[in-house]
Amino acid sequence: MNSRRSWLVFAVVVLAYLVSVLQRTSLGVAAIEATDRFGVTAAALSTLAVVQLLVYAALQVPVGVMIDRVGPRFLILLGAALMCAGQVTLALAPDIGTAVLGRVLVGAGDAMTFTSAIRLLASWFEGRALPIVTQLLGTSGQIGQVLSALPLVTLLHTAGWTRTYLSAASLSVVVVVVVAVAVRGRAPAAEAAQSWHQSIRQLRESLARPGTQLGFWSHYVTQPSVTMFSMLWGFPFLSIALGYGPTAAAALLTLVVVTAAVTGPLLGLLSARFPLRRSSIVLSIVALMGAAWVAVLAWPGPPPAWLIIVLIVVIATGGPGSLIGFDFARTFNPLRSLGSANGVVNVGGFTASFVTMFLVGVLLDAIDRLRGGTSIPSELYSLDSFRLAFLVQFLVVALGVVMLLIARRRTRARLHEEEGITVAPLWVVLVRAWRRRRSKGQ
Ligand SMILES: N[C@@H](Cc1c[nH]cn1)C(=O)NCC(=O)O
Repeated sequence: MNSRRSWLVFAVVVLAYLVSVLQRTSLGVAAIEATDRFGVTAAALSTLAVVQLLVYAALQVPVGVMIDRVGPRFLILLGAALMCAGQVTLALAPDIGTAVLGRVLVGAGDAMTFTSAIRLLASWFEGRALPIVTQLLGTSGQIGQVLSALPLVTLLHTAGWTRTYLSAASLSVVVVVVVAVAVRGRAPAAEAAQSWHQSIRQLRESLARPGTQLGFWSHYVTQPSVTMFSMLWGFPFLSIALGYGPTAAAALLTLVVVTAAVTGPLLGLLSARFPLRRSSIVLSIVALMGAAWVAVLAWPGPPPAWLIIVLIVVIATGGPGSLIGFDFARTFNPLRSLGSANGVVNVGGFTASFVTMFLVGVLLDAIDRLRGGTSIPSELYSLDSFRLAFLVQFLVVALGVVMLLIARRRTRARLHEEEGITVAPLWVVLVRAWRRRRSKGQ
């Protein structure tokens, strides 16, 4: 555990996840070329992204069960092979139907990578190092998004569609080779289910644990705001509603990755140092996100640029914040069912993200129709429309906060029953500490 070999495994899973995020985001950056190539509308093209993400989300629980049964290494290899096949299919696709098949394969391979990677890390690291390496993994994976936004786009413009996607596919071949060669032998803490029946039973047990539910709701409340913003609605909001234009909008969106790189390790340190306060960290992030959104949406007239930067920085902490959900899964589940528990947690954030993305779109359309239905981008994506449409996330997240508080109460009750640990409310602890300090000073 925590050995030189563990760090080699860490480097390899970072590569696997980084390439997986690159493959995931590699079509979004080629929207205009794809529209031309397949002769489809933007709406038809968006179904490619939706299908890919639906496959990703739908496979989380089955993949979790498979991780517990066949082990994370095999699934990382299978995931990379599927993404390679998906990108080759996309590179050579003569029509949109074949392109959809390519994205389904990419979504399936992607679904296997992150949860397998964090399960593998749990076999090679222990103690305080684990939340930190998990955050580092999450952060470095986001670099894949930057790589698809810069070098991949350059390649697309110089070498063309087929060569670009074949090059992307070759990166997954590199992952297969590196994982096959470098991650060998038994991990110090590896446990596999004896049968599929046992894996399914483990999934049921894992679902019933309040700690897994706390992880699910922690992921659910932290992820939607940043995902819907960086994947879909941030670009029209910044470039059209606020009038910053496409270049500035794209530059501002890279702030999400930069912020995650800084706050991820910090959150890893905080979770490791204060394990009994992880839900308070999650709730603080949610409260900050809520405050930033209220300030932007309630600002009279166009909000100033500094406030938009504050908003992006604050919601970007939701990405690393969501990883605290996996930390709950790890500490409240035995290692043998950690794959299933991580799969369950990952469904939380992605479900909340889809629902929010979809509802914001529905509201933008409805507001446009109420105003006469021009569908002209400057009207469809007006600041006033976004002000109303973005409010829907408060409903989605509020539901998650209520469920998180219920799961937290049940988790703390279980902790008290089974381990005799009592977790006092944070304000009680803070008042006690303040009194202690005051009496020492007197
Ligand atoms: N919230 C993300 C991870 C993350 C870390 N920093 C920014 N985002 C997550 O849960 N990812 C799962 C995946 O498959 O990428």
